[in-house]
Amino acid sequence: MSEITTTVRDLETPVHTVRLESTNHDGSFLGKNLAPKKFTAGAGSGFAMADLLFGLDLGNAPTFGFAFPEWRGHVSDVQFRPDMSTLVQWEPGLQSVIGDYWQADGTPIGTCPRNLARKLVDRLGTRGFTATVAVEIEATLFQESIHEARAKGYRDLTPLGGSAGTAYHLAKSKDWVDYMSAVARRLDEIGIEWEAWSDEDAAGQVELNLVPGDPISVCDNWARARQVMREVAFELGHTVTFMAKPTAGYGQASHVNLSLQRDGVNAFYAPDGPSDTMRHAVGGLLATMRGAASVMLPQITSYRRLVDLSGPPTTVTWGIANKSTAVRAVCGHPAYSRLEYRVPGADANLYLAVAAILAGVIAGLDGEIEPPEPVSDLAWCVPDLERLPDTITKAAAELETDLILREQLGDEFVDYWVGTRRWEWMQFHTAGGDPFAELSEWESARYFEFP
Ligand SMILES: NC(=O)CC[C@H](N)C(=O)O
Repeated sequence: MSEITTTVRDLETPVHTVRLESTNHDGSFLGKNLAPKKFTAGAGSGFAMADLLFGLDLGNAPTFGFAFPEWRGHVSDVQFRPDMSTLVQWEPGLQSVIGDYWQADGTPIGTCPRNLARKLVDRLGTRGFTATVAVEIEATLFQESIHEARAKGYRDLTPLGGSAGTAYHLAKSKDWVDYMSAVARRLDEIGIEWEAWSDEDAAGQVELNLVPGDPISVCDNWARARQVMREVAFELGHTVTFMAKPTAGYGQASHVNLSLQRDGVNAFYAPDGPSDTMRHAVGGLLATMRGAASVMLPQITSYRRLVDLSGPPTTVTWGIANKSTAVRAVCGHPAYSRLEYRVPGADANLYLAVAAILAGVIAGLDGEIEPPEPVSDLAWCVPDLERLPDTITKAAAELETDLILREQLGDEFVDYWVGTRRWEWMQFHTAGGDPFAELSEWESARYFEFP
């Protein structure tokens, strides 16, 4: 295993802390803070972290011994290996670096979301393609501070900017504008490029678009941008949540836009509609969509978002410039031809979502899978279309038996992930939960702050 070079960047402000950052399977942003000396001493094999980080659920309960048979066989440490290209100054004196998890013997851990995403990016590379990805981050802001929100069990909160659901309205009130403006400035300082932000449909809802880029950098920026949104909310005395459906209003997504390049040319572009490459990519995405839904819609609450005629897709469909379908093809422009994969909720772990999307795309390219005819009507209203799974357990069963996704994502990940989703269902069920009844107190408590 190669040595890791760990050098704290030379800055005017002395560095007092280096934060090791990663996401766990659920997409929670994790950090361990090191003194600069400890970091630069840089144990050649990485920094030890408890492997429990892959074994805790969102309620902080250890999930050992259930469904994913002792995925490592023992409780121990894993090695965090920093990716020094991600080192940034988070704030004066605090630098942060994102990394991946490896076994002590030098093999990458297959359940580490960033490793998995990179594996699929590399696999696409062996087919001669690079991917460009962009993510839309949707979130809901509340007037209350996080302390007040906690005291209220995260329920009956006041949406920031008034109780009317609007889109693009600057007039409603300035507090949400000030919030997003502060977020954008902080992203500028950290070096995360953003493209746009605006008011979204539900009360308190906003959307932030980051600049497209290579898949791993975009996932890194997504994880950090959400942390910035949380920190700015804290500083301004407000609260933000990335739950898929925190209120009765419209749900929230993290749509993923994707294009493929070969020799620097957009392989999805053709002058008169989708290119063959785009069509085959769509074929693979549709063939794997019900299994991939387990990753795109990871929590109990994710499925509450899938309401006909309310924005999110509910069917296994694609369409040209049709936002009611699960995959929207944007065609006819050499720079902008792309696919928008609209299934992932705002609660999805983007590394895993990107891995599963690339898995479908690769299978589509390899097998030259032809998609069905694109849907040109409102997909929510067309009878007899195949539908997305509507519960966490149905999606887990789809993934478990999806041979394409098994081959692409690996048995280690699929068995582990399916086990954790069934575990999640059992926790909900044991607490008396009903996925088709109203949003429960259990869900608010579990998903409002994390992931
Ligand atoms: N911006 C939109 O297209 C709305 C999407 C919607 N918020 C969703 O959950 O998918």
